Order: sequence, then C-alpha cells, then structure tokens
Amino acid sequence: MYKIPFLDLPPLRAAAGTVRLPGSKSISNRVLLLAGLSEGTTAVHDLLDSDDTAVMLAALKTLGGQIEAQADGVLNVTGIGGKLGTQAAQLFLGNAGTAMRPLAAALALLTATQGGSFELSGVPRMHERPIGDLVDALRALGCEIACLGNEGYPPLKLTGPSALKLDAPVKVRGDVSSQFLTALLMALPLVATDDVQIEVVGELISKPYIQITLTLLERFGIAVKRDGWERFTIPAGSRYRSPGAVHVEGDASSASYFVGLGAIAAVDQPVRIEGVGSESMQGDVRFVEAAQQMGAEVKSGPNWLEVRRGAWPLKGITLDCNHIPDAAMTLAVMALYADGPTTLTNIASWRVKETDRLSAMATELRKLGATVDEGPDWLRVQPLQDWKPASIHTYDDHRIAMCFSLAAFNGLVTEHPVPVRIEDPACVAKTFPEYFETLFDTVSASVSDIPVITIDGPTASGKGTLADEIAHKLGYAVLDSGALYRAAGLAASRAGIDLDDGKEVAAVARALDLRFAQGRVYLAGEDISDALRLETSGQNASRVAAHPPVRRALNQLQLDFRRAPGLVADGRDMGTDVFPDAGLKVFLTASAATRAERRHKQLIAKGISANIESLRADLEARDARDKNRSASPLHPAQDALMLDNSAQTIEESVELVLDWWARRRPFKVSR
Ligand SMILES: O=C(O)C1=C[C@@H](OP(=O)(O)O)[C@@H](O)[C@H](O)C1
Ligand SMILES: C=C(OP(=O)(O)O)C(=O)O
Repeated sequence: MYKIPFLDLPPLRAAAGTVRLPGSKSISNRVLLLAGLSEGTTAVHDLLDSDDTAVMLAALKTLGGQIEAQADGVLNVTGIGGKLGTQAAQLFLGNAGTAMRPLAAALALLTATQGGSFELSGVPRMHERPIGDLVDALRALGCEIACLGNEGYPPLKLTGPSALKLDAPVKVRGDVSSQFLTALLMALPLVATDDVQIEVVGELISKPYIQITLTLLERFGIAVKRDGWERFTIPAGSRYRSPGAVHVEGDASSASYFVGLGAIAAVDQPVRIEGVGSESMQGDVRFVEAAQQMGAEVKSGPNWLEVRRGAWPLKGITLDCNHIPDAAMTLAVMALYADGPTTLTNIASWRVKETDRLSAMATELRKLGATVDEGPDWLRVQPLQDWKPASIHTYDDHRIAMCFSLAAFNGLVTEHPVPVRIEDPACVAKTFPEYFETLFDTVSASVSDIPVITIDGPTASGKGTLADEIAHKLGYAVLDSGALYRAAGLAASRAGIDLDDGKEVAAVARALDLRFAQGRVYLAGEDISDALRLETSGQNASRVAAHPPVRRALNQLQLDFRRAPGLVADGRDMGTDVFPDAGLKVFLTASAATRAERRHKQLIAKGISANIESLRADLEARDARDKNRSASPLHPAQDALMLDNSAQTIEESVELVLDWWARRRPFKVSR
C-alpha cells in the first residue's frame, strides 16, 4: 500500500493482464458477523483483509468470538453461539457501515436479553453517517440505545437488560440506507422464538444488498420469507448454524475499476478479472451492463470477466444507478471519455456515505476541467477535451481514490496528456489496500511520460539513502545501478573471469539472473545483498564499469526499471547517459573527509574495523578512476542541480530534493 501524502499517476496508455480481486467487503463482513454469532467454527476462505474487516474482526474478538488464522490463509471463526462473552466493551468500528449498522442491531438485542453496556464508535465521518432509522426500529422493540453525540448518529451506547416486544411487526425506513434492514435481518434471528415480521417504510434503496443478506442468512440456516421488498418474516425457532466453510467471492464494486479500465484502455488484449462473474451474488456485477451500454465488450464465466474496449469514444448514457450505488461512481469518471453527457440518477445515498460523494465527485471532476451538474440525487458529467493536471482530494473515501485513477488515461483523448495526483492514496485501505499496486501491474505508459529523478555522485556521497527516501516519499521504484555493476563484478569473479576482460564480463552481465525484492538483491535465487556491500564488491564494480561493453549490457536492464508510477535512479551516469530526459537530475557530492567518515561509521556499526585514512585514500582513488574512465566518466549532467550534503542531515537533503521536484510538477494544490 502507498502510505504517502500523494501519489502521482503519470499519463497511462493501455491496460492488459489479469487481476485477482480481493474478497467482497459486503460478503466478508456479513459472513464474519454470522459466523461470530453462530455456534461452532466456520472456515472462511478468501476473506477480504482490509480496514473494514479488521474492525469487524476486532469487535467479534472483544465479544468472545475466537479467530484463528490457518497457515493457508483460511480464517477459522468460532462463534459465541448467541452468548455474549463480556458484559461491557467499547467497540471502534472505523468507517465501516457494514460493521456499525449490523453490530449495533445484534448487540442491542443481545444486551436487551443478556444485559450489559456497550459503546460503538467510529471515525469522525462515521459520526456523521445516519443510523437514526435503525435506532428508532430497535428502540420500538424495547432496546435501550443512547446516541452519545447527535441524536440519530453514532457513537451509540447500548444498555440492558430490557424487555423486548416482538409481537408487532418491526418497522424500519429503507430509503436512507439498506444497511438498516440488513442489520435487522441479521440480528432478529437471535430472538425469534416466534415469527418476527419486518416492514419496510418508504422505497427501499440498494436492494441487491438485501439479496446478499438473504443469501448468506440462508447459508447460515435462516430461511427468511420475503414478500416483495416491503415485508420480511423471520420464522419462529430460527437459529444460526455454521455451514462449516464459506468462500468469499471477489469484490464486485472493486471489479468496477478494472471493468472501466478495460472499457477505456484494453485495446489489444482484454483485462481479465478473476473472482466475480455471471454467478455472483453481488448486485454490483450489474455494473458490467452499464459499462456495456457505454461501449465495453465483456465476456464472462461463472467467476471471471474479460473486458476490452468496444465503442470509442465511450457512449454517454443516462442510468438509474440505485441498484449499483458504489460502482456507479466509476461511471462518473468513465463519462469523461464519452461522446456526450452521462447522467446518473437516483443516487441520493451518495450524500451519506464515506463523504458527500455527490458533492465530492462534482468538485474533483471539475478540477480536471470537466463540466458537471449536480442535483439532490443526480449527477451529469460532460466529456472532457481540455484536461488540467489536478490534485484529487480523496476525503478519506477509498472509491474517490480508486475511480479517479481512471482519469490518468487522458492521453487517449488529448494531445497534451496530464498526470493525475491522488491525495492520501492509503485511503484505499478501507476495501482494497493493494489497489494501486494492482493497477500498476495492469497498465502501461509511454516511456517518456514516466517520471525519473536521477541522483548521481561519487562513492559514499549518500546517493543510495537519498534515492531510497525520495522514492519512498513519492511511491516510486528505485534503481540502484551500482548494485547492477556490483552484481556483474561478483558474478564474473565467481565465474573466474578476468575483470579486465570487458567482453567476457559483458557476457556475464547480459546473462545476469537478478531480482530485486523488498530491498534485497538476488542472483539466481541467492540473496547477495550483503556480499554486494563489501568493499571488494565496490572495487570490482568500479573495474567492470570501466568497460563500454559491460555498460551497454546493463543499459537495457536499467531502462526496464522505468515503470509507472515513476523511478528514482541512483548511480554515476544516470542523468548523463541512461536517463538523459529525466525530469530532475541531482548531482550529489560531499567532501572526501565527510564521505570517509560516514563510511567509517557504517563499517564500525557493522562490527568491521576500518581506518579512516585508508578509507579516504581508497575513495579518492575510486573517484579518480570513475572520473577519468573513458566510458561514461563521472561528471554532473549539464542540467543537473548540484547538492553538496557535507553539512546536511539526510532529512534536509530529502526535503530539498522533494522541493525541487515539487517545483517541476504541474500541480497546484487547491482545496
Ligand atoms: O449492505 C452493504 O454491504 C452495503 C450497502 C450499500 O449501502 P446503502 O444501503 O447505504 O446504499 C453500499 O453502498 C455499501 O457499500 C455496502
Ligand atoms: C458505502 C460504502 O461503505 P460502507 O460499507 O461503510 O457503507 C462503500 O464501500 O462504498
């Protein structure tokens, strides 16, 4: 996950490949709650691992459920069998509607029958998301519930015991959130000694989510009788029975971003999405129909979809989106690529979700330059030609972050493509922590559009540390080109090759089987990271690097590191030879004395004894060799910015380079 203040998406051009979806949030949290209330153990396969499920799991543990992760990733949930394991607790439920609403109902009924005192709270936005209709229904049943902040909103305090009145139908409003009805449907089986009836007041929204609830209740032994979408009966004697094992489907709302991606950018090859398909129980698979109306070509199987571009530009549509409230946000960004306006209607519920999504979508689309009209429950988006580089504020709303990533394909409709900045990209943790990594695995960009920062300089100037820090702050990859030369030197000397024989060493360099992962370097599967840091490896690197054929052999390998979202390349000729078009070139120096001192400290810290004077002599000799070699001698690129960090802390250097970079980016940060 990118835990950084912002992530810049370079202009993207094409999409292809296979995406394995994370588990459905709606199914995961329902299954967890049902398993947590049941007797016995449920093996949950493919559960979503995200903020929303983490708060549900923590709450279930507090209430007495047992959670055990198996080695194969399956989670065993042993439920409380309807008996509270504690009489008092405070449950923090983040911004998970699928945790707050259903847990409030289940816990209210359990507290009424078994006694206790529980507080349910969330993030500040959760305390602005309505729950009054559910609280009213539960109070009418006899539950004692106090709203600790504003009436009708969390945090809630549940106390008991209190007498329940279950003989009259339970009335609940269905036109603000379907989660209130879901909550009652999942909680009332706990107390259904007689038939319990629920009546929906007002037009029920988001109906497919009720279908998910009914399907999963059935799996846990509860056969609810449904009469239209107005009346539901939980039969007398209902009791949760664990089905033993449950498989969680991939998330259909998360699929929408990749369906959109396919519709916009899968020209040669389809985007294949695994985890949902024609047999899904999730209403959001019907997003596919909307994408097809806009022009996408879609093939599907029971649990997969394949999407490619059909009509281009996309076709503007008018659609009632009440049945796909979450996925519909994706349509609003796809609309920028259409041939005419797109109007999304019946989406009033957007106003009470992670943020006021109607207002947020309109505001952020306008930052890109789009013309957008917004009504109380609708949004109209015009196609966009003149794109502006926008910093998209994400309001701690995962879906805003994810759907606006599709705006990075603007280069397909304008001659002047612009990058898109996504603020607080880590907000995707709510339902899809690896969203951006998955996106980058599926897309390609023109090489020249992918930003590169080069950091060149002499040995021990701190290039590696600076490059790592900058890359980390921007979410970019790092190319430690020195490591490639070190690895080539190591592989050649292990093979008994004369390091002064450029041709022979180049042959080894061409065949290098190198892999970089989590800061380690592997040669033919062997972790050589420590061997590469030895002084002899540095000396050998300098020797092999002097041969033009070796430099040529490693060139393509280095260019291959240039992938979205960007690259920080450190070395000696990154800005001069390998990435001459880099957006920022830094030449990092420090006095020989400072560098010798730093190297000395490093070695001592590793328990290796060293002599400062001889270290200094070594690095001066190395400087001379690197500067005077005929192939790519070490010198600053003409357009490099010089940075002498002798008297700077690493933080100061990082700040300075980030500031230089910020000045070269096209973004104005506006709120
Ligand atoms: O029950 C569910 O799992 C959900 C229902 C929908 O909410 P509303 O019923 O409030 O529209 C949806 O937006 C939410 O992401 C998940
Ligand atoms: C509305 C959403 O979440 P929640 O389950 O918190 O309601 C959502 O995921 O888009």
